[in-house]
Amino acid sequence: MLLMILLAGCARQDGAGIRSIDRHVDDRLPAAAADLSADRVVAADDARFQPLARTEHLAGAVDGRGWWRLRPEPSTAGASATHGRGRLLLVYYPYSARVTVALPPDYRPRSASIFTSEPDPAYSRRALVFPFEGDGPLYVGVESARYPLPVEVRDAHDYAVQDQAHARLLWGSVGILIGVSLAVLLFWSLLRERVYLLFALSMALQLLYVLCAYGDAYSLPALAWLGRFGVEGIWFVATSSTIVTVLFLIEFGELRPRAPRLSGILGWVGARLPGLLLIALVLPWPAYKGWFPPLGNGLLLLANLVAIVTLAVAWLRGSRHAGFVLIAWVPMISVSTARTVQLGAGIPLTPWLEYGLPLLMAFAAVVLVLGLADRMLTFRRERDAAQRHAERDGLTGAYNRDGITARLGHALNETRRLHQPLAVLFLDLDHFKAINDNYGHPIGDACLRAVVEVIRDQARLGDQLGRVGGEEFLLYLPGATLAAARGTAERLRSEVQTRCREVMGAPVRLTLSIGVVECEPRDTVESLIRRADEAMYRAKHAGRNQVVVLA
Ligand SMILES: Nc1nc2c(ncn2[C@@H]2O[C@H](COP(=O)(O)OP(=O)(O)OP(=O)(O)O)[C@@H](O)[C@H]2O)c(=O)[nH]1
Repeated sequence: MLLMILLAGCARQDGAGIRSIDRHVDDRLPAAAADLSADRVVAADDARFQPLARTEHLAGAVDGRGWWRLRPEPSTAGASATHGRGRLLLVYYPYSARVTVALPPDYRPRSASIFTSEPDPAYSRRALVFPFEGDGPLYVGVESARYPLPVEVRDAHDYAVQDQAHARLLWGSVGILIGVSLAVLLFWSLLRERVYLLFALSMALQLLYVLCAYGDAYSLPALAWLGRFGVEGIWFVATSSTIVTVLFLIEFGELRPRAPRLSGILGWVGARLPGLLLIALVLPWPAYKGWFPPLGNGLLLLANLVAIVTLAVAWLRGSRHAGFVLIAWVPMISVSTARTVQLGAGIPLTPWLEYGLPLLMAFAAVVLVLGLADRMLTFRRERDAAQRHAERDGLTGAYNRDGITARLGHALNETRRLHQPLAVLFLDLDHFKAINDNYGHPIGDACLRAVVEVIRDQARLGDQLGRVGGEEFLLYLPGATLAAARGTAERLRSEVQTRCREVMGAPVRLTLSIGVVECEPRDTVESLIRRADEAMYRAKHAGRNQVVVLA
């Protein structure tokens, strides 16, 4: 809703303020009409002008050049009197074009393009702005245009208000893109994963492209030098942005493993071939670069198509991240394609088409950041699962030997730091071999699980259990003195004896021999386990099913 209100504020009334447009044609002149001087056009009689059917753009250019005569609607005295700022001739989205005008009252020729400092800094470069006074005809000459240029005559105050809305929208999108690029760059500096760098670069280049294509880059002191390269600079930025974005997509969407052949094709049409075009663009030979836009745009459209198909295939084959890219990208690509068609065909522009690209770029940036966060979360889950797997015993779910010794090491350090006691219990099932032999291994396994369940039920928060051998367990009790640990061991022994008489219907009559020790100042993890094991052996030798405490 907010977006619609913002867009409504930016709407242009196409062809507003213009009564008629005539194109300058003169069969007697050998050269194209734009070679004419402004004075000659202003002096030309009506016979040299051919009326155009539409008043919203300058149509009928030959090789991107020509002269037109515009008749503005008569000025309403009120508008000028109220605001005192007269009227403006606006030539929208000049892009590559250089525009020369001869306007009333003095008809002195003035030229401007988005690449130079000539345009009035009070306005954005969405349009070249030429103030004039009076109701006389307006003469407009154009060179190097790539599509029919939209024109309008507006009250200066009205346009200033509308231009501010435009600036808010554009710079809002730019702000999002800058924020996202910087945040992702920070991630990259911490994680050093290539995908983050590619993403930040892709965002930065897309941002630069929007600023160049709209012309606002050239009004920024830091980027004004880009104007020297004219429209070829924009082609360079657009193509670099395509290459980096495609490399990002391939990596982020896991396209290589999920759709190897398609991702190979995408690599060619979206990165390698555009890369060759870029080299040809910057080399001095061939000097003529007019071949670049059709080839570059053709490759871009093809790369977009291949990218969507590849992403869809990768998504169907299980890449969640390819799904994120599809959501982020398809709207943006649709608008940029529609905009290319609109510009080429000279169709009047709607606010959606005008602002679709920067807004959807910002939208894509936000969705892709969510995608990156999701990717990070997935990696973290996988790492945690792998770690869990590496530390846990698959049968009982208790820690394995490595897991419990590592934890016991931490507990030992904590105990010393806090000057607290720590007790260790070594537990061994009695005559377990006989249980396996009599009832089979599945029952043996169930016995191990049953014993672990009993120990878990009896353990306090912070006590940790590990399986350190076939039927041997280690339980450590942070904060427990020898006396408290003896009590716990006795409880465990008797609980196992009562609760594990029968396991899965087999009368196994499980019992435990338990050795108990308390951590001493010179103890290490190894010496603690060794002493607890020794205590457990004493319990075995003393007849099993009992607790021995080693003081
Ligand atoms: N079911 C099952 N048995 C296991 C597993 N790991 C080790 N064992 C068995 O545990 C038994 C241990 O036997 P012993 O070391 O002789 O000990 P014991 O029979 O309990 O005798 P004492 O400890 O002296 O009371 C062996 O038969 C092993 O095959 C396991 O994961 N599952």
